[in-house]
Amino acid sequence: MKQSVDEFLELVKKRNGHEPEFLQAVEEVAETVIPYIVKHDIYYGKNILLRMVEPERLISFRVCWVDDDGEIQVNRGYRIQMNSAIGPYKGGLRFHPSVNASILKFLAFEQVFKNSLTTLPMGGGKGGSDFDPKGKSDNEIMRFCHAFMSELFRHIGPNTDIPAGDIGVGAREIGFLFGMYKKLNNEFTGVLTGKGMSWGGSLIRPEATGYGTVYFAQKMLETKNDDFEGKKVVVSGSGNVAQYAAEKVLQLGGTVLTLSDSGGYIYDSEGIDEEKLKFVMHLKNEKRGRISEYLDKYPNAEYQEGKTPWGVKCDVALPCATQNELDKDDAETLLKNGCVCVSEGANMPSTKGAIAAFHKAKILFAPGKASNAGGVATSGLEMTQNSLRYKWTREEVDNKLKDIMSDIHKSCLEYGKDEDGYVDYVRGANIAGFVKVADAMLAQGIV
Ligand SMILES: NC(=O)C1=CN([C@@H]2O[C@H](COP(=O)(O)OP(=O)(O)OC[C@H]3O[C@@H](n4cnc5c(N)ncnc54)[C@H](OP(=O)(O)O)[C@@H]3O)[C@@H](O)[C@H]2O)C=CC1
Ligand SMILES: O=C(O)CCC(=O)C(=O)O
Repeated sequence: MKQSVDEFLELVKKRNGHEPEFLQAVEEVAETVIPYIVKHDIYYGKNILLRMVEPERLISFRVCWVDDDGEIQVNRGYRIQMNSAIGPYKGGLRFHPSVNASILKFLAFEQVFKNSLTTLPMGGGKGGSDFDPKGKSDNEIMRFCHAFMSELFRHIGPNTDIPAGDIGVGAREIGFLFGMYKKLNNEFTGVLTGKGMSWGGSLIRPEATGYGTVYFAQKMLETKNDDFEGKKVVVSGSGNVAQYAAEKVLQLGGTVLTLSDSGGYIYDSEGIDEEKLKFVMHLKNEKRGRISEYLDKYPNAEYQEGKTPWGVKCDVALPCATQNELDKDDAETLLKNGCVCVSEGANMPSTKGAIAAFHKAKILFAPGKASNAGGVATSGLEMTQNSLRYKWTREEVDNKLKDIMSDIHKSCLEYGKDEDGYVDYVRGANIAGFVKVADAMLAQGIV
């Protein structure tokens, strides 16, 4: 069947009308990929995109666990196995009260294109639970993770589906999940990535998403003979991605002005230097506190409750918190304040209206599926090291990460350059990601 973008989206809406985030992600891809399909006979009329928007498998399961007060709690767990044309399913697990099928399907769909862009053989998947880790004790986290894995284990494996972290799932959770998988399978295997360094983890994996986001921005700035030296940078979030994006900006000579969490943002006009960032890492990763507590240590900073940081004047913006955290008005404020480059560390943090504003102003804008792909790429490198029973040095992994980000940038240029020389990184990433997966699907027949 041959379809226009509108006809295609109508069909997808009919089946998924109650899933706004998923529809948003599909629409962005369809608008750029369908015009490409129409011009290329090998893809035309084969319903490839329609096959790609339907998960190969969607698993939903009950997770029962007992809290510290002895109460029985019930959560919902999911794993979306979206596409395995180019490799085993790969993608993170999110633990957050907002988690539902729409959010995980958008993340799994994005993951298919992102993993394809990394140049590594990984299909796309995503999973998680509506469990809220905030305020839970370590023992509660452990009991939940063990209960979650006691069902998930039968659906995953090192050659089938390899989960990792995402919002609310970091080193602590990966440890508990791995422990239960190992016990149930009686097998020590690289079934999860983001593991601890002494039990199969890769150096640089914790840093990789944030570093990669900045490496990608560096590549974009290079196209304008520019770099991070002296740049004022606004970062949102204060979790894994935000922390290491901030660290890399500092190493490259930029100034980080903000960090945030779901409570609000802090603005430090003197810059968040290495020492201050160490404090934030301790506050967030060990103490599990709120970003507002930054002011207890650095009272010269400002805290804006309930607000996002996009009103702070900057040259570069790195949204590293969550989906749809930067809307059209925020984009217009950033542009008015002279922002020249936006590199997404989070998945789909910019709304459709925000992206349109960036494109209209022809600034450098990188969608998450390209700019935050360093995390999953380094997970791919962790899988390779596990298979080889070997460990690369920090420098070796970092160099591979830089090369991968540079290759992704090249792919975006190949498919995203407009006639006037402007690079539409959204179109570039979508088409480059699509072509590899579509070719594999065509080669494998209708399955
Ligand atoms: N970890 C990884 O390797 C990768 C992550 N990503 C994406 O990066 C983003 C951040 O992930 P990560 O750093 O790992 O997660 P973390 O859980 O480590 O940190 C998430 C951060 O985002 C904030 N946040 C979460 N939800 C909201 C919200 N609704 N509104 C405002 N702030 C919010 C959190 O604040 P609070 O603590 O208050 O909730 C926290 O500061 C996500 O979009 C994720 O999908 C993409 C590629 C790889
Ligand atoms: O490292 C991984 O497998 C997961 C990364 C991830 O979830 C993402 O890229 O959004």
